Amino acid sequence: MRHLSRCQALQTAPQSADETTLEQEEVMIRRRAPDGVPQQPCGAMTFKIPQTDENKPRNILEEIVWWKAQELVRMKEKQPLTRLSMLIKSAPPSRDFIGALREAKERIGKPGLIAEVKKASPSRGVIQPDFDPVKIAKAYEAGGAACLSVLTDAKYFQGSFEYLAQIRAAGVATPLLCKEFIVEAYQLFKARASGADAVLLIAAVLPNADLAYLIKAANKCGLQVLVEVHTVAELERVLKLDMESSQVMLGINNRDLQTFKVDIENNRRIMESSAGQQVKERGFLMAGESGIFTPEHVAFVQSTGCGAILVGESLVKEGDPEAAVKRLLSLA
Ligand SMILES: O=P(O)(O)OC[C@@H](O)[C@@H](O)c1c[nH]c2ccccc12
Repeated sequence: MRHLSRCQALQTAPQSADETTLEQEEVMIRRRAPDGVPQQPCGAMTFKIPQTDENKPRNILEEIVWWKAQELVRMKEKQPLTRLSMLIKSAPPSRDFIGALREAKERIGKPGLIAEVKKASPSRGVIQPDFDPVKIAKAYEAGGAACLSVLTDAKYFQGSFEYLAQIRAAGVATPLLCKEFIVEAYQLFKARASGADAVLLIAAVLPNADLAYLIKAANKCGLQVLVEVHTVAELERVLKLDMESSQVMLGINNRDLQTFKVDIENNRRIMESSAGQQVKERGFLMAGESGIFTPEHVAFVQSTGCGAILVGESLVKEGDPEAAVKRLLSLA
């Protein structure tokens, strides 16, 4: 509740503190009440959405985030938080996601691979029509992926929390990232209860106050965090957070989630900036994400200073994902 109120405050009532104003400018995604009513009393706060743009999402990321608000209302009805926290209490311990990536890098001298179990995406449509998440996960593992990422968003990526649970239940030992558009703590509990070891938090969606709160909450329930940025400004903002004592790694998404354009050069731009320098100095593990198709791309991303890569399409579209992993990492 706390972070929701804060978020609404950012949308509607800019405060005088410089920091708040700055964050408000940098988080492009607006948040909306679940029923989409432009103005809705909510305790002491008031939800407000500008009327000038006909109350329509401005881009796909905003559309997804608005949809999440509605989806979450139904999810909580079906499975209340109290039920999830009970499930978590008896869940097996989570695995060391960041440690597995670092270890793989040491072992093979290539960035630790997070291979993504992804059926479809809004930009590509269906990527793998013959989609068996457990089979794909096992093939990735056999091929040498250090970790897996599992898309759980149903509407836009045809993913599912069930896939996470099935992959975990099938005995896959590599740590799992829950690839979800997280906007509140309920989703962390859902991820952990479904067998995730780590979650994604997207800086384009979440102001620093939300990131700080969700990182703490995630770590507390046994989940490590990948904080994803797309621009130097986002990375500069994220680096203002005190993350030294948290279980956090960072990622550069080379796909702009507002336009879906992929530009792998983005990786170099960000890592060469002074914020990128700071990432190295502070010792954060950085993942290069999206648009990685060839061993040359892997070498390029590694040369910018990334110790991990997140790869979906180029692996999942192959009939033999195990061979695809080996090829990408030149292990075959
Ligand atoms: O399929 P690709 O281009 O290899 O990309 C994988 C992954 O980086 C991408 O799926 C992704 C990165 N960040 C996200 C946030 C939400 C949804 C998806 C993503």
